[in-house]
Amino acid sequence: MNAPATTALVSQLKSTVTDTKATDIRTAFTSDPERFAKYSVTLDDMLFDYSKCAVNEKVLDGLEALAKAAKVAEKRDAMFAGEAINITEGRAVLHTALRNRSNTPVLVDGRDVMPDVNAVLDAMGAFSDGIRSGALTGATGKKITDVVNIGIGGSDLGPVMATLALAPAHDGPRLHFVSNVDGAHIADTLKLLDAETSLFIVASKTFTTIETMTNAATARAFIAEKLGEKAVGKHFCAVSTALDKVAAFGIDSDRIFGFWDWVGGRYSVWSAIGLPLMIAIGKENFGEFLAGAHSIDNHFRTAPLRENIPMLLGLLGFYHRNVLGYPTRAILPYDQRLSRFPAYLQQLDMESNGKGVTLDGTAVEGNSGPVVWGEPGTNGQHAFYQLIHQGTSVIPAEFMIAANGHEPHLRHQHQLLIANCLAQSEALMKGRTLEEAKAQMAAKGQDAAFIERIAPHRVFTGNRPSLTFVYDQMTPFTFGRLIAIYEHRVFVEGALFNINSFDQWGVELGKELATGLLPVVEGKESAEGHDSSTAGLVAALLKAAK
Ligand SMILES: O=P(O)(O)OC[C@H]1O[C@H](O)[C@H](O)[C@@H](O)[C@@H]1O
Repeated sequence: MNAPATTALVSQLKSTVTDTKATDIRTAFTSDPERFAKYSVTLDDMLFDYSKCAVNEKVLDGLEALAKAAKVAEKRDAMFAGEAINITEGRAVLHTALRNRSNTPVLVDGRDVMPDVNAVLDAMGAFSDGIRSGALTGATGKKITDVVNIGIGGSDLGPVMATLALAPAHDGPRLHFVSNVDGAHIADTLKLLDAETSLFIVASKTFTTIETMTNAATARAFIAEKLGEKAVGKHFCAVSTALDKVAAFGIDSDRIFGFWDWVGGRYSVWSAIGLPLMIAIGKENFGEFLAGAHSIDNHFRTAPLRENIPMLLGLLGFYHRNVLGYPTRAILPYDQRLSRFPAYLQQLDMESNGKGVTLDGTAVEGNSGPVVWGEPGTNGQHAFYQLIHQGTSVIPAEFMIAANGHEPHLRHQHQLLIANCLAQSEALMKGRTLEEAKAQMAAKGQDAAFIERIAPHRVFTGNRPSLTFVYDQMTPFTFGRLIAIYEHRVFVEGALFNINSFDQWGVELGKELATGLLPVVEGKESAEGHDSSTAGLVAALLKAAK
């Protein structure tokens, strides 16, 4: 059950929105020149502007009351304190310990985990240095030029997204990522590789995930075939919490990097799962990445609500979903290198908050997490922004843009990028009335009948909410901050929904059925017992199989 107080507060907020005409953002801007100053937060070089969302003082008061009633701050403190808040799996949730650069003790079951965290970081650093410098070579003594991360979900999306995002700092070996069980993925990757100079990282928290184990076996066979069975050890390493299972795969203990069950897969980029990123950008830059996240952890723990970026972002997310009823949100980074950030946030957000029951097992009231999607700008502008501007669904848009790119000689292109980003949020908020559309057409000398007919198509309702992050440059530190902000936003929303954001039972059923279907698809068992659609599809595929 949701706390009765929160239910009442949500309906109160709905009335506040109507009574105060909060969704008329356009008018709010014209009537209050201080609006931007009131509804934006600055944290060092980072600016979080939510003034283009449908908020006013009363709405914010309501959201603040909601956060209090849902005990968001208490829940946050319980997470940082190492309480077993993942109640369905009986685990603490301590990805924050992985980036705890102040090194203060973090207790799990009364034991400080920081010495273990630091020991793994040191081992990763030494291994990464060895690969980058060439001190650690392949079996034939050649320097490693290509590193292939084999993992899926949280053991893939973080490193792949981060490696793209931090490309300007990438001075280590080339990186490749293989996730899909579709043989095309590994086959296309192996084609690019020279076995003698390739290193495979098998990354899996559980070391049981079928996609990863299957791809790892294919990669192992590739090395064994090209260089002989004895060479395998020098071309593999592993990252996992299941150290016994890794040993059984045949990877030497000095090439196994561990982490712990209190790190959720989708929160694991800060752990040894980040090893490929560290190899790409070096341990100093990786340290900066951790430091950025740590700075947000401190901010999230200590900043008052109205200055607390993850708190505000979470409250706005809840507001959009459960008060205003918007079913999706778009993540629109104006940074080509953040092209996989929306996909990363899809897992982070949708796997965390896509739940239907509250902590006590009863149905969630209202809605839980929204659909999260997006693409970098400006590309999206030429594809789906039409619907965001004029479609019948309101889609809150979340923009992010750096003041500086990494290509000083292409400053003019960066300025164009900035202009586009700001123009989109301005257009969404302001819109264009029928009168404005008509006046613009008349100014172009178009004839009256044509204007009457066409002008309605050129109307933009406006009042479409968006928020914008601005920062100096996408450095490892800033990137760490951005991810940590979104992690904590997911936490805040989960606390407001009163759900467990840290399990993922919803992925189980499909896995179970796939295991059962494999012998049917292989033609070894009949499809009896399956529904007629599934049986019909199996029959069609078997008939066509060569
Ligand atoms: O790291 P692994 O144990 O291989 O898990 C990889 C992924 O698979 C699972 O199905 C979960 O839904 C994800 O949360 C997880 O990140």
